Amino acid sequence: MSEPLKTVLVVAVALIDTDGRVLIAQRPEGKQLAGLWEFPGGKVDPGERPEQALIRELKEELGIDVNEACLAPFVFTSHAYESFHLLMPLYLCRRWSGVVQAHEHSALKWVRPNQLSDYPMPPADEPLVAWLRDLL
Ligand SMILES: Nc1nc2c([nH]c(=O)n2[C@H]2C[C@H](O)[C@@H](COP(=O)(O)OP(=O)(O)OP(=O)(O)O)O2)c(=O)[nH]1
Ligand SMILES: [Mg+2]
Repeated sequence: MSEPLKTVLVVAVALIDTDGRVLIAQRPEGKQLAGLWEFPGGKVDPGERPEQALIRELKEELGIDVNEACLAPFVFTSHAYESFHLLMPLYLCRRWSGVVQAHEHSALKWVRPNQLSDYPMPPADEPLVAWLRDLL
């Protein structure tokens, strides 16, 4: 019998600019899934609400300020990695203050929803990309 996988809650966001493009960020060397493109975000800390965690991560990773009222719940993904089970809600956000900068990623890119599939992303993100393409 194998050990049950721990479920890890990660929150992520599709930032959408005025041209309808979505921000993706490249995971840096040395991290798990390095080189793959992802939606900015990260793990929810103990005692933290998901929206609070996302606001904190967006400040740390991109240097932007986001108001909680501007985070719209969209879809989620549930994916079994080898060492944990990922549960990741994706929010949409069209309003923030500041200019996005790559504080923790190796690159950032604004991409049209129908071109997201040109960028290698973690396997958990595949359904999210399909929803963005179909619903944005
Ligand atoms: N942020 C984010 N994480 C994702 C995505 N897809 C995906 O499988 N993940 C996985 C990668 C990681 O195993 C986990 C959370 O990643 P993370 O490295 O961003 O966590 P974090 O910002 O809190 O960073 P750290 O403090 O743990 O280094 O979720 C995605 O689109 N965005
Ligand atoms: Mg992160």
